[in-house]
Amino acid sequence: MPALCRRCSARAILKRPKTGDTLCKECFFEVFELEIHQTILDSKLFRPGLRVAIGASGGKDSTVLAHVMKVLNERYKYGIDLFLLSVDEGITGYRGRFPGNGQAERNSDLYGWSMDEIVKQIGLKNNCTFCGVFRRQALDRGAMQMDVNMILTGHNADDIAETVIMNLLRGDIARLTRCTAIITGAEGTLPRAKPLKYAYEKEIVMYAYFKKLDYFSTECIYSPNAYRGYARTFLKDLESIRPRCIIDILHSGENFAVKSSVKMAVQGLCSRCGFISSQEVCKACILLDGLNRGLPRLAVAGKIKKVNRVFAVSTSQRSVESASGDSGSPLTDDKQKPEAEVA
Ligand SMILES: Nc1ncnc2c1ncn2[C@@H]1O[C@H](COP(=O)(O)OP(=O)(O)OP(=O)(O)O)[C@@H](O)[C@H]1O
Repeated sequence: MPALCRRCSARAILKRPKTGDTLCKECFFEVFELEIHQTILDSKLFRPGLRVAIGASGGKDSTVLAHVMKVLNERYKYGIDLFLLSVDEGITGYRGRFPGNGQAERNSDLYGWSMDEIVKQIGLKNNCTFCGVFRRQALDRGAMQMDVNMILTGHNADDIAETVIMNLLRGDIARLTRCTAIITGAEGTLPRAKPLKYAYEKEIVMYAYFKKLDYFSTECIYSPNAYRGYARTFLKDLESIRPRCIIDILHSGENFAVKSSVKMAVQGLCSRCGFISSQEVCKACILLDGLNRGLPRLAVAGKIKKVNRVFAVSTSQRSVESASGDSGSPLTDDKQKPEAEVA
Protein backbone atom coordinates (compact mmCIF):
# COMPACT_ATOMS: atom_id res chain seq x y z
CA MET A 1 0.00 0.00 0.00
CA PRO A 2 1.42 3.42 -0.92
CA ALA A 3 2.39 5.68 2.00
CA LEU A 4 -0.14 8.37 2.82
CA CYS A 5 0.40 12.03 3.60
CA ARG A 6 0.45 12.49 7.34
CA ARG A 7 -1.54 15.73 7.07
CA CYS A 8 -4.19 15.13 4.40
CA SER A 9 -4.08 11.37 3.64
CA ALA A 10 -3.38 11.96 -0.06
CA ARG A 11 -0.68 9.83 -1.59
CA ALA A 12 2.69 10.80 -0.04
CA ILE A 13 5.59 11.52 -2.36
CA LEU A 14 8.35 12.22 0.14
CA LYS A 15 9.62 11.60 3.62
CA ARG A 16 10.72 14.79 5.35
CA PRO A 17 14.41 14.53 6.27
CA LYS A 18 13.84 16.83 9.24
CA THR A 19 10.97 14.98 10.93
CA GLY A 20 10.57 11.68 9.10
CA ASP A 21 6.92 12.59 8.24
CA THR A 22 5.54 11.30 4.94
CA LEU A 23 3.91 14.14 3.00
CA CYS A 24 2.28 14.93 -0.32
CA LYS A 25 3.80 17.70 -2.42
CA GLU A 26 1.29 20.41 -1.48
CA CYS A 27 1.55 19.69 2.25
CA PHE A 28 5.34 19.72 2.03
CA PHE A 29 5.26 23.19 0.41
CA GLU A 30 2.87 24.36 3.08
CA VAL A 31 4.84 23.13 6.11
CA PHE A 32 8.17 24.22 4.65
CA GLU A 33 6.91 27.77 4.01
CA LEU A 34 5.00 27.91 7.29
CA GLU A 35 8.10 27.02 9.32
CA ILE A 36 10.04 29.85 7.68
CA HIS A 37 7.15 32.24 8.32
CA GLN A 38 7.13 31.13 11.97
CA THR A 39 10.90 31.74 12.23
CA ILE A 40 10.35 35.24 10.84
CA LEU A 41 7.51 35.94 13.28
CA ASP A 42 9.33 34.52 16.31
CA SER A 43 12.34 36.72 15.71
CA LYS A 44 10.28 39.79 14.71
CA LEU A 45 12.50 40.11 11.65
CA PHE A 46 10.53 42.67 9.65
CA ARG A 47 8.40 45.75 9.97
CA PRO A 48 6.43 47.28 7.10
CA GLY A 49 8.40 49.61 4.86
CA LEU A 50 11.76 47.85 5.27
CA ARG A 51 13.94 47.64 2.19
CA VAL A 52 15.48 44.18 2.22
CA ALA A 53 18.27 42.81 -0.02
CA ILE A 54 18.57 39.07 -0.61
CA GLY A 55 22.15 37.90 -1.11
CA ALA A 56 21.60 35.98 -4.35
CA SER A 57 24.41 33.69 -5.44
CA GLY A 58 22.27 31.76 -7.91
CA GLY A 59 22.71 28.57 -5.82
CA LYS A 60 19.90 26.52 -4.30
CA ASP A 61 19.70 28.22 -0.89
CA SER A 62 19.47 31.81 -2.02
CA THR A 63 17.20 30.85 -4.93
CA VAL A 64 14.78 29.12 -2.56
CA LEU A 65 15.10 32.02 -0.11
CA ALA A 66 14.21 34.56 -2.81
CA HIS A 67 11.22 32.49 -3.93
CA VAL A 68 9.88 31.84 -0.42
CA MET A 69 10.38 35.46 0.67
CA LYS A 70 8.32 36.68 -2.26
CA VAL A 71 5.57 34.16 -1.50
CA LEU A 72 5.48 34.95 2.24
CA ASN A 73 5.69 38.72 1.75
CA GLU A 74 2.61 38.57 -0.47
CA ARG A 75 0.72 35.94 1.53
CA TYR A 76 1.28 37.41 5.00
CA LYS A 77 1.61 41.06 3.97
CA TYR A 78 4.93 41.83 5.62
CA GLY A 79 4.96 45.06 3.64
CA ILE A 80 8.68 44.88 2.82
CA ASP A 81 10.43 45.68 -0.46
CA LEU A 82 12.67 42.89 -1.70
CA PHE A 83 15.77 43.27 -3.91
CA LEU A 84 18.40 40.87 -5.22
CA LEU A 85 22.07 41.56 -4.59
CA SER A 86 24.88 39.47 -6.12
CA VAL A 87 28.65 39.47 -5.77
CA ASP A 88 30.78 38.19 -8.63
CA GLU A 89 33.83 36.73 -6.92
CA GLY A 90 35.68 36.37 -10.22
CA ILE A 91 35.93 32.56 -10.36
CA THR A 92 35.99 31.40 -13.96
CA GLY A 93 33.20 28.94 -14.70
CA TYR A 94 31.71 29.05 -11.18
CA ARG A 95 28.99 31.66 -10.79
CA GLY A 96 28.02 31.27 -14.43
CA ARG A 97 25.15 33.66 -14.32
CA PHE A 98 23.54 35.63 -11.54
CA PRO A 99 19.83 36.06 -11.05
CA GLY A 100 18.64 38.89 -13.28
CA ASN A 101 17.44 42.40 -12.42
CA GLY A 102 19.33 42.75 -9.16
CA GLN A 103 22.41 44.69 -8.15
CA ALA A 104 25.77 43.00 -8.91
CA GLU A 105 29.09 43.83 -7.27
CA ARG A 106 32.37 42.61 -8.76
CA ASN A 107 35.35 41.78 -6.55
CA SER A 108 37.72 42.72 -9.35
CA ASP A 109 36.15 46.22 -9.53
CA LEU A 110 35.98 46.73 -5.76
CA TYR A 111 39.38 45.36 -4.76
CA GLY A 112 41.36 45.11 -7.99
CA TRP A 113 41.60 41.34 -7.52
CA SER A 114 39.41 38.53 -8.82
CA MET A 115 39.45 35.18 -6.98
CA ASP A 116 41.22 33.66 -9.99
CA GLU A 117 44.07 36.14 -9.48
CA ILE A 118 44.09 35.63 -5.71
CA VAL A 119 44.35 31.85 -6.10
CA LYS A 120 47.25 32.33 -8.53
CA GLN A 121 48.96 34.28 -5.76
CA ILE A 122 48.12 32.24 -2.67
CA GLY A 123 47.24 28.79 -4.00
CA LEU A 124 44.39 26.57 -2.84
CA LYS A 125 45.09 26.91 0.87
CA ASN A 126 43.37 29.77 2.73
CA ASN A 127 41.90 31.27 -0.44
CA CYS A 128 38.39 30.82 1.06
CA THR A 129 39.33 33.39 3.70
CA PHE A 130 39.82 36.03 0.98
CA CYS A 131 36.64 34.98 -0.80
CA GLY A 132 34.51 35.08 2.36
CA VAL A 133 35.88 38.37 3.68
CA PHE A 134 35.69 40.21 0.35
CA ARG A 135 32.24 38.82 -0.45
CA ARG A 136 30.93 39.85 2.94
CA GLN A 137 32.14 43.41 2.50
CA ALA A 138 31.02 43.54 -1.13
CA LEU A 139 27.51 42.62 0.06
CA ASP A 140 27.65 45.47 2.61
CA ARG A 141 28.86 47.89 -0.06
CA GLY A 142 26.15 46.83 -2.53
CA ALA A 143 23.47 47.01 0.16
CA MET A 144 24.53 50.54 1.09
CA GLN A 145 24.38 51.62 -2.55
CA MET A 146 20.89 50.17 -2.79
CA ASP A 147 19.93 51.95 0.41
CA VAL A 148 18.46 48.83 1.99
CA ASN A 149 17.92 48.33 5.73
CA MET A 150 18.80 44.65 5.93
CA ILE A 151 20.54 41.80 4.09
CA LEU A 152 19.09 38.28 4.04
CA THR A 153 21.29 35.29 3.30
CA GLY A 154 20.36 31.71 2.49
CA HIS A 155 22.30 30.09 5.33
CA ASN A 156 20.43 26.95 6.35
CA ALA A 157 20.39 24.67 9.40
CA ASP A 158 23.22 22.50 8.03
CA ASP A 159 25.42 25.57 7.41
CA ILE A 160 24.86 26.76 10.97
CA ALA A 161 25.44 23.33 12.54
CA GLU A 162 28.71 23.12 10.54
CA THR A 163 29.74 26.52 11.84
CA VAL A 164 29.01 25.47 15.43
CA ILE A 165 31.26 22.42 14.92
CA MET A 166 34.00 24.53 13.31
CA ASN A 167 33.95 27.10 16.11
CA LEU A 168 34.08 24.32 18.71
CA LEU A 169 37.03 22.69 16.95
CA ARG A 170 38.81 26.04 16.78
CA GLY A 171 37.91 27.02 20.33
CA ASP A 172 36.46 30.25 18.97
CA ILE A 173 34.11 30.90 21.87
CA ALA A 174 33.10 34.43 20.87
CA ARG A 175 32.00 33.29 17.40
CA LEU A 176 30.36 30.20 18.87
CA THR A 177 27.83 32.34 20.69
CA ARG A 178 27.12 34.55 17.67
CA CYS A 179 26.97 31.99 14.89
CA THR A 180 23.52 30.64 15.73
CA ALA A 181 21.87 34.06 15.97
CA ILE A 182 19.21 34.57 13.31
CA ILE A 183 20.13 38.22 13.11
CA THR A 184 23.61 39.70 13.44
CA GLY A 185 24.82 43.27 13.35
CA ALA A 186 21.49 44.51 14.68
CA GLU A 187 23.32 47.16 16.70
CA GLY A 188 24.85 48.61 13.50
CA THR A 189 23.32 50.14 10.41
CA LEU A 190 23.08 47.01 8.31
CA PRO A 191 21.76 43.89 10.06
CA ARG A 192 21.95 40.48 8.40
CA ALA A 193 19.40 37.76 8.88
CA LYS A 194 19.00 34.08 8.02
CA PRO A 195 15.33 33.18 7.58
CA LEU A 196 16.27 29.60 6.49
CA LYS A 197 18.08 29.06 9.78
CA TYR A 198 15.95 26.02 10.72
CA ALA A 199 15.51 24.64 7.18
CA TYR A 200 17.40 21.44 6.40
CA GLU A 201 19.56 21.53 3.28
CA LYS A 202 17.94 18.33 2.00
CA GLU A 203 14.48 19.94 2.26
CA ILE A 204 15.70 23.07 0.48
CA VAL A 205 16.87 20.86 -2.39
CA MET A 206 13.51 19.03 -2.38
CA TYR A 207 11.59 22.32 -2.39
CA ALA A 208 13.66 23.66 -5.29
CA TYR A 209 13.17 20.40 -7.17
CA PHE A 210 9.40 20.13 -6.73
CA LYS A 211 8.90 23.86 -7.41
CA LYS A 212 11.10 23.47 -10.50
CA LEU A 213 13.23 26.44 -9.47
CA ASP A 214 16.14 27.23 -11.71
CA TYR A 215 19.48 27.31 -9.89
CA PHE A 216 23.02 26.19 -10.53
CA SER A 217 24.80 23.62 -8.45
CA THR A 218 28.44 23.83 -9.49
CA GLU A 219 30.88 23.29 -6.62
CA CYS A 220 33.57 25.92 -6.22
CA ILE A 221 36.81 24.56 -7.70
CA TYR A 222 38.92 26.51 -5.22
CA SER A 223 37.59 25.06 -1.98
CA PRO A 224 38.80 21.43 -1.85
CA ASN A 225 40.97 22.09 1.20
CA ALA A 226 38.58 24.28 3.17
CA TYR A 227 38.25 23.29 6.82
CA ARG A 228 34.48 23.67 6.48
CA GLY A 229 34.48 20.74 4.04
CA TYR A 230 35.67 18.40 6.81
CA ALA A 231 33.06 19.71 9.25
CA ARG A 232 30.45 19.16 6.50
CA THR A 233 31.52 15.55 5.89
CA PHE A 234 31.47 14.89 9.64
CA LEU A 235 27.97 16.39 9.92
CA LYS A 236 26.67 14.41 6.93
CA ASP A 237 27.98 11.19 8.52
CA LEU A 238 26.22 12.05 11.77
CA GLU A 239 23.04 12.97 9.89
CA SER A 240 22.96 9.59 8.15
CA ILE A 241 22.87 7.90 11.57
CA ARG A 242 20.60 10.42 13.27
CA PRO A 243 18.96 13.16 11.16
CA ARG A 244 17.95 15.14 14.26
CA CYS A 245 21.62 15.89 14.96
CA ILE A 246 21.51 19.00 12.74
CA ILE A 247 18.77 20.71 14.70
CA ASP A 248 20.21 19.42 17.99
CA ILE A 249 23.65 20.91 17.29
CA LEU A 250 21.95 24.18 16.33
CA HIS A 251 19.92 24.20 19.56
CA SER A 252 23.06 23.39 21.57
CA GLY A 253 24.79 26.36 19.95
CA GLU A 254 21.85 28.61 20.78
CA ASN A 255 22.03 27.66 24.42
CA PHE A 256 25.74 27.96 25.08
CA ALA A 257 26.39 30.37 27.90
CA VAL A 258 29.70 32.20 27.87
CA LYS A 259 31.60 33.47 30.90
CA SER A 260 31.43 37.23 31.23
CA SER A 261 35.24 37.35 31.09
CA VAL A 262 35.23 36.27 27.40
CA LYS A 263 35.93 39.28 25.20
CA MET A 264 33.27 39.88 22.57
CA ALA A 265 33.76 41.82 19.36
CA VAL A 266 32.04 45.20 19.18
CA GLN A 267 30.96 46.40 15.76
CA GLY A 268 32.33 49.71 14.55
CA LEU A 269 33.74 51.16 11.36
CA CYS A 270 37.11 50.45 9.75
CA SER A 271 39.46 53.40 10.21
CA ARG A 272 40.71 52.95 6.63
CA CYS A 273 37.76 52.15 4.39
CA GLY A 274 34.90 53.20 6.66
CA PHE A 275 32.97 49.96 6.21
CA ILE A 276 31.63 47.77 9.01
CA SER A 277 34.33 46.16 11.15
CA SER A 278 34.83 44.77 14.62
CA GLN A 279 38.55 45.68 14.51
CA GLU A 280 40.19 49.07 14.08
CA VAL A 281 41.22 48.04 10.55
CA CYS A 282 38.84 45.59 8.89
CA LYS A 283 39.91 42.17 7.68
CA ALA A 284 39.22 43.14 4.04
CA CYS A 285 41.75 46.02 4.28
CA ILE A 286 44.31 43.76 5.97
CA LEU A 287 43.94 41.04 3.34
CA LEU A 288 44.05 43.56 0.51
CA ASP A 289 47.21 45.08 1.97
CA GLY A 290 48.79 41.64 2.15
CA LEU A 291 47.85 40.92 -1.46
CA ASN A 292 49.07 44.26 -2.81
CA ARG A 293 52.34 43.88 -0.95
CA GLY A 294 52.91 40.32 -2.11
CA LEU A 295 52.44 38.88 1.40
CA PRO A 296 48.96 37.33 1.34
CA ARG A 297 49.76 34.47 3.75
CA LEU A 298 51.00 36.76 6.49
CA ALA A 299 47.82 38.78 6.17
CA VAL A 300 45.68 35.63 6.50
CA ALA A 301 47.57 34.76 9.67
CA GLY A 302 46.71 38.23 10.98
CA LYS A 303 50.38 39.24 11.07
CA ILE A 304 49.81 42.66 9.64
CA LYS A 305 52.60 44.19 11.73
CA LYS A 306 55.00 41.77 10.09
CA VAL A 307 53.54 42.67 6.67
CA ASN A 308 54.20 46.34 7.42
CA ARG A 309 57.70 45.63 8.72
CA VAL A 310 58.72 43.48 5.73
CA PHE A 311 57.17 46.00 3.37
CA ALA A 312 59.03 48.88 5.04
CA VAL A 313 62.33 46.98 4.71
CA SER A 314 61.73 46.00 1.08
CA THR A 315 60.65 49.55 0.20
CA SER A 316 63.72 51.18 1.71
CA GLN A 317 65.94 48.54 0.09
CA ARG A 318 64.37 49.30 -3.27
CA SER A 319 64.83 53.06 -2.75
CA VAL A 320 68.55 52.40 -2.25
CA GLU A 321 68.62 50.17 -5.34
CA SER A 322 66.83 52.72 -7.54
CA ALA A 323 69.11 55.51 -6.24
CA SER A 324 72.10 53.40 -7.31
CA GLY A 325 70.61 52.88 -10.77
CA ASP A 326 69.41 49.29 -10.25
CA SER A 327 65.98 49.20 -11.86
CA GLY A 328 64.68 46.17 -9.80
CA SER A 329 60.96 45.46 -9.87
CA PRO A 330 58.71 48.50 -10.00
CA LEU A 331 57.07 49.46 -6.71
CA THR A 332 53.66 49.53 -8.29
CA ASP A 333 54.06 45.98 -9.45
CA ASP A 334 53.64 44.34 -6.04
CA LYS A 335 51.07 41.89 -7.46
CA GLN A 336 53.91 40.20 -9.31
CA LYS A 337 56.19 39.85 -6.32
CA PRO A 338 56.19 36.29 -4.99
CA GLU A 339 55.82 36.02 -1.24
CA ALA A 340 58.84 33.75 -0.74
CA GLU A 341 61.11 36.51 -1.95
CA VAL A 342 60.27 38.92 0.79
CA ALA A 343 58.89 36.84 3.69
N1 LIG B 1 28.22 35.62 -4.71
C1 LIG B 1 27.23 35.87 -3.86
N2 LIG B 1 26.42 36.93 -4.06
C2 LIG B 1 25.42 37.21 -3.20
N3 LIG B 1 25.17 36.48 -2.10
C3 LIG B 1 25.93 35.42 -1.84
C4 LIG B 1 27.02 35.06 -2.70
N4 LIG B 1 27.60 33.96 -2.20
C5 LIG B 1 26.93 33.65 -1.08
N5 LIG B 1 25.93 34.51 -0.85
C6 LIG B 1 24.94 34.51 0.24
O1 LIG B 1 25.47 33.78 1.34
C7 LIG B 1 24.70 32.58 1.55
C8 LIG B 1 25.61 31.44 1.96
O2 LIG B 1 26.49 31.21 0.89
P1 LIG B 1 27.40 29.93 0.80
O3 LIG B 1 28.14 29.99 -0.47
O4 LIG B 1 28.11 29.80 2.08
O5 LIG B 1 26.32 28.76 0.84
P2 LIG B 1 25.56 27.97 -0.30
O6 LIG B 1 24.96 26.86 0.44
O7 LIG B 1 26.42 27.64 -1.45
O8 LIG B 1 24.43 29.04 -0.74
P3 LIG B 1 23.69 29.08 -2.14
O9 LIG B 1 23.09 27.71 -2.33
O10 LIG B 1 22.66 30.16 -2.01
O11 LIG B 1 24.76 29.41 -3.13
C9 LIG B 1 23.97 32.35 0.24
O12 LIG B 1 22.79 31.61 0.41
C10 LIG B 1 23.70 33.77 -0.21
O13 LIG B 1 22.57 34.33 0.43
